[in-house]
Amino acid sequence: MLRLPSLLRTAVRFASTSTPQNFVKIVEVGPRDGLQNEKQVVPTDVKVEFINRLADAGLSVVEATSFVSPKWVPQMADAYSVLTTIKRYPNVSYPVLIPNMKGLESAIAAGAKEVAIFTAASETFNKKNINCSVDESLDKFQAVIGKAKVEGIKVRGYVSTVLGCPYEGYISPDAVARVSERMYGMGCYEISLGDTIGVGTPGSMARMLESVLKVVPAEKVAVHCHDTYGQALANIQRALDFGIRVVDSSTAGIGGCPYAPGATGNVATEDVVYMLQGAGYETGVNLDKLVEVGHWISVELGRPTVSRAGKALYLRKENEEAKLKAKL
Ligand SMILES: CC(C)(COP(=O)([O-])OP(=O)([O-])OC[C@H]1O[C@@H](n2cnc3c(N)ncnc32)[C@H](O)[C@@H]1OP(=O)([O-])[O-])[C@@H](O)C(=O)NCCC(=O)NCCSC(=O)C[C@@](C)(O)CC(=O)[O-]
Repeated sequence: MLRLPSLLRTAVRFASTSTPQNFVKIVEVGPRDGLQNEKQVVPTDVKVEFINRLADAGLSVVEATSFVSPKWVPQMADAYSVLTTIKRYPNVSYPVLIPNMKGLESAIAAGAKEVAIFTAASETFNKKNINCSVDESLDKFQAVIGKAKVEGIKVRGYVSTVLGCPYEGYISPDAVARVSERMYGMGCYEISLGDTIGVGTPGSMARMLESVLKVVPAEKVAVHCHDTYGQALANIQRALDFGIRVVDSSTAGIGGCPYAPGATGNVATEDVVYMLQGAGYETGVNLDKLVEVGHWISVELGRPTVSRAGKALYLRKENEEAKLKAKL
C-alpha cells in the first residue's frame, strides 16, 4: 500500500472535508479561561458585557463560564447568573466548562447548549486540577457524554498539558494521543489540545501533532496555546501547517489555570486574528471591534493588555483620532 508522509496524509484528509481551507474558527476562551485566573473576582455584569461584546465583534464561539466547584475556583461561582443573563446571538455558541455530572446538570439548568469536559495527559496535573486520575476522569465522562447526548448538548473535550506539565515536565506525544483518542471515541466533537503552561515550541508541537493526528482527524482538533514562553503564535502556525483550523485564544491575553503554577494567559485573540488576516485566512472577526473589547476589558481589570497587536492597533487609532481633532 502507498504510504504518504504523515503531513501530506493530514493535508489530503483535510482537503476532503467541506470546511474551507482558509477559514479558521476562533474559540474565544477569555471569559472562562481568562477570568478564572484573575486574583479579584470580576463582577458578573462585567463578565456579561465582556461576552456580549465578544459576540458583537464576530466571535462565533465564546466559552462563557465554568460550572466547577466554587471551593476550587471561586471566580466562576456566578456561572448560572452569567449564562442566564448574556444576550444569546443566534449564530454564536456559548460552551461552558464542566468537570462532572453535577456540572452538566447545572449547565443544563442554566440553558447551556454546549459543554466542554476536561482532563489531561499528565496524571499529577489532573489530580491537582480535578482530583482524580486521568482514567478515572475518562470513566466518569462516559456517563456525562451519554446524558449530554440525550439532552441534545454538544460536547467538546480538552486535553491539558499536551506539551509539558508543571509537575512532571516532559509529556510524551503518545500519552496525548491516547487520551485524545479516547475522548474522541467517547463522542467529543472536537478535541482541544492545551499547552497549559505555554512551554511548547514549533518542534514539540509538530511531534505531538504527528502522534495525535494518527488517531483524531485534523478537522476535529483545536489548539489551545498559552503564551508563557512567547511561542504561541509560532506554535499555532505550525498547527495550521498540519491542517488544523480551530484555535482557542483569549482577548487581551488574559488567563491561565489556577492549578498550573507559573503559566500566563492564553495567546491573545487580537494577535491571532492579526496574524491570520495577514496570512490570508478568514475568521469572521472584526479586528477593530475586538481591539476595543481588549482595551475595555483591560481597563476593567486594571492592567495593560498583553496583546501586542491589540496595543499597537489601539495606539494607532488614538493617534489617528488625535490628528483628525488637530485638523478641525
Ligand atoms: C472536579 C472537582 C469538583 C472535584 O473536587 P472534589 O473535592 O474531589 O469533589 P467532590 O465531588 O468531593 O465535591 C466537593 C464539593 O464540590 C461540590 N461540587 C462538585 N462538583 C461541582 C460542580 N460541578 N459544580 C459545583 N459544585 C460542585 C460538591 O457538591 C461538594 O460540595 P460540598 O458538599 O463540599 O459543599 C473539583 O476538582 C473542581 O471543581 N475542579 C475544577 C478545577 C478547574 O476549574 N480548573 C480550571 C479549569 S481547567 C483549565 O483551565 C485548563 C484548560 C481547560 O483551559 C485547558 C488548558 O489550558 O490546558
